[in-house]
Amino acid sequence: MAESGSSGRFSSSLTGSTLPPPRTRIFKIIVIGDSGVGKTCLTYRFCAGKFPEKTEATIGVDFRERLVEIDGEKIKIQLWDTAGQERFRKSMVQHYYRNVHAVVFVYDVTNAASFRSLPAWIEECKQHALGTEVPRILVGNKCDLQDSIQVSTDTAQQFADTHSMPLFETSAKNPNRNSDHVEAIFMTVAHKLKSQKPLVLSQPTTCGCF
Ligand SMILES: Nc1nc2c(ncn2[C@@H]2O[C@H](COP(=O)(O)OP(=O)(O)OP(=O)(O)O)[C@@H](O)[C@H]2O)c(=O)[nH]1
Repeated sequence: MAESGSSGRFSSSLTGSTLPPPRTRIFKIIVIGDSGVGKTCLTYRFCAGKFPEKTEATIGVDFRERLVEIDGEKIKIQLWDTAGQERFRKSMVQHYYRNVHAVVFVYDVTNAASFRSLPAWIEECKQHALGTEVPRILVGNKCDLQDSIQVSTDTAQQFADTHSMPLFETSAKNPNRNSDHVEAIFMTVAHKLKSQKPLVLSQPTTCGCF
């Protein structure tokens, strides 16, 4: 996960001049949904490649990053793992939605209430001027808990179609049982952004909260 070539300078032997390092595009993706649906675990799984042994309610926001390569270009995916609990969100909400490139909505397949909350999360995005022009993805997490499923794939798919979002059902805990969808979720977003967006920014980033 360490970024290579992101610092230091390159020297040109022809001109003797010092060239800036190649730009890395950074895509900011926010992950939102009710408290406990698994946002921290999903972002941790994608960025650290494992399931965290222990999580606590996110306060404000945590950032996680991963450098990926798409069609020969290195792209930094910056995941904003937002707090699901209202009391931990209040002061941060404006920051969540600033310069967002994509939104991942998460519900817990074993918790119908978390699915019923989705319209409110979509509405919050709209209130912060994030409409359908921003790529959005719907994720049903905790599919490893097959005996406790409360939200069927059909119901979720219908909702996803109504809101023109792709649906992924997955498990941060055991992604291989679910065709490694955690990887697919964020790589799908990255592919989509890569083809849509102009160069965004190049900055040495220091965030990362593992
Ligand atoms: N079985 C199972 N448990 C999971 C999965 N993902 C997360 N959990 C558990 O669900 C609980 C909540 O996970 P978090 O990732 O902290 O949830 P969150 O959405 O970030 O919660 P907030 O920070 O409060 O918004 C933890 O006990 C996790 O271990 C999963 O895919 N399968």
